[in-house]
Amino acid sequence: MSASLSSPNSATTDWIIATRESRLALWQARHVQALLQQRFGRTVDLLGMTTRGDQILDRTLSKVGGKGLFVKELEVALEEGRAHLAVHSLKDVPMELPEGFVLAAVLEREDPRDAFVSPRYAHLAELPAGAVVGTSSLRRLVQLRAARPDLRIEPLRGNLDTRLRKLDDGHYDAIVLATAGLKRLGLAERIRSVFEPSEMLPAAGQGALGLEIREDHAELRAALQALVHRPTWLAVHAERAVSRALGGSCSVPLAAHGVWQGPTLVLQAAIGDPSAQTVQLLQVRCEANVDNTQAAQALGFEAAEQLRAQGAQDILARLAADT
Ligand SMILES: NCc1[nH]cc(CCC(=O)O)c1CC(=O)O
Repeated sequence: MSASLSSPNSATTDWIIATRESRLALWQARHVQALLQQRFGRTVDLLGMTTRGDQILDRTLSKVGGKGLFVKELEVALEEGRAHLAVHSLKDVPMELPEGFVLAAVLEREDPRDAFVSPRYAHLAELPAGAVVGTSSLRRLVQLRAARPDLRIEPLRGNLDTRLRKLDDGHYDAIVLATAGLKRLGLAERIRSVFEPSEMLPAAGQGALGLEIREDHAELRAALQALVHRPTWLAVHAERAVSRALGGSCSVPLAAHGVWQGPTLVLQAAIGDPSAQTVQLLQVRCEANVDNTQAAQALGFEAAEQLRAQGAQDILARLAADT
């Protein structure tokens, strides 16, 4: 545990938040800590921990076990009663939580879009032929390839500061990062342009924070209910249903993005084939009036069905054969 975190003392603390210790994770945990203190007048402490996902930096996430790596240790802390809540970037939370855990709240989403970051170029279209772009996200890779088949896409891992440093060290001409993370860390000035969803469709849950607790923690669950941002909750449930229906993990280049037009949730989803010589990117769009979680998930399943009808199955089969 880092010295920057107060030592949780369960005798004087109402709730303890388990958090990873990256700058972004700490920002997010402190954000929720302040919210809980303000809203409920409770004492809230942080318990910092290092996860396997933070330790393994030399390999692509999809090769070492995926998103669950960032979440597992936090769940063990909840299981053992060392902490009561885990705050996650929803994008990193697997579609199915383990038995006994629930997503108790989703907070209002920050900008869900991806950002183009480069010291020299203002937009993807400005990059010269053959330029090197850093990302380890298969979702970003297939969309970059679809837009600019000439680019060289190179792996890039590590927390946000590490990735920006590698860019500044000259290893890449540009990198793609989530706008939300950059804004939260006060790094918005690094953004040269924001990708419209039509250029780069975001990941399911991107920009939203999810609060995970033990299912049997009834008092906390009821309290957190009051923090749910309904439009975000419904949109991310539609997005996550697309991934769930297609067996999505970060080894699947899948994007899902819902936006509200009045009472209508418009959901776009895309899947790409990273192994294909010529990029294959399947995209669908569906919409429905949505006013409950089930309806949101049904919309996600419909989008997944449409992707299947277009051949998503073949892409998934090829991906499964590759790993
Ligand atoms: N994959 C790591 C990750 N998880 C959440 C964010 C950003 C914040 C968010 O989407 O809520 C990031 C960084 C990135 O993708 O650039």
